[in-house]
Parts: sequence; C-alpha cells; structure tokens
Amino acid sequence: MKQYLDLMRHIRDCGVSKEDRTGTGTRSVFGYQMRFDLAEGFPLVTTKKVHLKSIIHELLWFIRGDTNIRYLVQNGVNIWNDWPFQSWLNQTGQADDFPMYTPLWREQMKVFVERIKEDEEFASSYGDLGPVYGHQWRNFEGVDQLAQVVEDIKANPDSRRLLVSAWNPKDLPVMVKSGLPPCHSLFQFYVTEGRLSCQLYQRSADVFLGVPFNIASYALLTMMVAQVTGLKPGDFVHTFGDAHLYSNHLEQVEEQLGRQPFPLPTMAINPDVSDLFAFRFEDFELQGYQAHPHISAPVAV
Ligand SMILES: Nc1nc(=O)c2c([nH]1)NC[C@@H]1CN(c3ccc(C(=O)N[C@@H](CCC(=O)O)C(=O)O)cc3)CN21
Ligand SMILES: O=c1ccn([C@H]2C[C@H](O)[C@@H](COP(=O)(O)O)O2)c(=O)[nH]1
Repeated sequence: MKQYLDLMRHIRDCGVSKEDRTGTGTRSVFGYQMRFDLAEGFPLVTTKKVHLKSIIHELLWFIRGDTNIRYLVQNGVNIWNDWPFQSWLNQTGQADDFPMYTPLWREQMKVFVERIKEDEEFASSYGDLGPVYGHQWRNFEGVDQLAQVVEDIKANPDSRRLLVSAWNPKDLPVMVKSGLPPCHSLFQFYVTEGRLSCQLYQRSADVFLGVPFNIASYALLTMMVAQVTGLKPGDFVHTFGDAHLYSNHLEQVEEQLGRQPFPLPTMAINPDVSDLFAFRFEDFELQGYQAHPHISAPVAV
C-alpha cells in the first residue's frame, strides 16, 4: 500500500492549513490520484489493522439500498452511529446532558444503539440517515443506477457512459440535515481486454480514517461487479477533490509512516454468486492479511 503512504506523506509535506466545517482544522491538498491493480492483491491498508467486517457490511448495506443504521448495528458495525445519535440527543432535548465524547455520552450511545437494534419503530424514527448512498445508488429519482450499470456493462462494455452518481443536488438540503452529503460522489466503470476497472471521484477525504475504508470498499465493489459481469477485476483508480489530514490525526500519521508495509492480502469471493444483489457476508474471505496494530483516532463530526 505504498500508494496510500505516499498520499499521507504528500499531504503532510505539501498540504496547506485549511479550516473546515467540523472546526477541527486540516492539512489539505486539492486533486490527487492513486491506482491499484486488483490483480496484485486486495488493497487493504497493512500499516494499521483495518476492520474489514465493517467495510463489507457497509457495502452490502449500500447495495441493498438501505439508509437506516439498524442493519449495521445489528451486524456489530458502529461507524455511522455518531450522527443519528447526536441528532436524537438534539431532537429529544438531551444534548446538554450528554456533552459529545464524554464518558456519559458514550454510555448513552449504548442505550441508543440497543434501542435501534430492538425497537423497529424507534429505528425508523431515529436511525435513518436520509437519502444517502444506498438510496441514490438504487433509487435516484426512481432510477436503479446500480442494476442499470450492471446491465449496461454486460450489453455494451465499450460504453463510456458507465456511471453511478450519489450526488443528487435536489436531495442535498435533506442530506445535510440528517447525515452528510456523499463524499464518494461518483464512480465510473471501464472495460478493456476482459478487465473491469473502476474510478471513484471522492470530493472530500479524511485520509487517515475514511480513506482506508473507501479504498477497500470500492476495490470490493469492483470485484463483485466484475464477477457478475463475467470480467476479471482491473484497476481501481481513486481520484480526490479535497484530500485532508485532520490536525488531531497528525501524530497517528507519523506513527504509520514509520511502519513497513506488509505484502497485500487476497480476497476470495464465492464464485457461485452471479447476481450483484445476492451477495452475503459469508461470500467473502480475506486471506493472508498481515497488519501492524490498530491506531485509533477521533472522528471529526
Ligand atoms: N470526519 C469524518 N471522517 C470520515 O471518514 C467519515 C465521516 N466523517 N462521516 C461519514 C463517514 C463515516 N465513516 C467513518 C466513521 C468512523 C470511522 C472510525 O472511527 N474508524 C475507526 C474504527 C473502525 C471500527 O469500528 O472498526 C478506525 O480506526 O478506522 C471510520 C469511518 C467515514 N466517514
Ligand atoms: O466515505 C467517507 C465519508 C466521509 N469522509 C470524510 C471526509 C470529510 O472529512 C468528512 C465529511 O465532511 P464534509 O464537510 O462533508 O466534506 O468525512 C471520508 O473520508 N470518507
């Protein structure tokens, strides 16, 4: 994963200091590109341990067209909880009693997550993130973009129009209110010599926390779409708008840059699945993943 370490080093050395919505402060560059040949292994960061389970469940959740955190928390994935939790505290007048990230806040988060798991009605009132990725991929103003692009790849592999957009300007105001406007905003497929490549445009990237997830997620999506269209996985090209390191991640970045990457693992996918919408968690097996210990960092909200 030299590409990823190079990106972190590039931002550290060439980035400029930039304020941001969360008030945390960043070092940032505008415009950058990485490329991963999926035949060389599965691009999961090895210089810190990355929790792949969350990535697979999140991707399956997007593909289902789901936008409620209930599926995620029922599968032990907690990466999307902060936003609905905080918004529940705000809506129910509890925000002052549970200041963000205090031990009390964390305790109350557990209460919230348990209710999401157990109480379907509560989950539908407070667990929904609004029309985020899953919604736009499967139902962008009534269009199932994901089903359509799979059919288009099969029928017309030379097409230069194989795009899926999560960026729906009409839905932006409501996304801003109940979650976040999409960071991985648009992706395009490309077929040549029996190989399927995918390029993602990511408008905004938290390079330490979010990007290892984003790379693995799109690499996996590319492999899945390749399998169901009878192609071999090609390159995953990752293009960035505002690529940043949060100022409270800089020590963690140094620690990671001091580590030697391990060889990439491989991803085995159940070869019997031929429908993109039929994949289950059990269909994926990561093999030979060797990684340095996990490094934790606060997520900017
Ligand atoms: N500031 C910010 N960065 C992000 O990466 C991000 C957002 N906001 N908002 C929406 C989603 C949610 N994503 C997240 C949220 C949390 C983690 C996180 O805390 N990761 C830890 C633990 C992961 C685990 O529980 O397995 C990590 O060390 O990677 C990662 C990505 C990516 N996105
Ligand atoms: O998949 C994701 C989702 C989010 N992020 C990061 C990028 C930014 O740091 C924040 C979003 O804040 P905005 O002000 O809306 O840009 O989340 C990511 O890296 N990957």
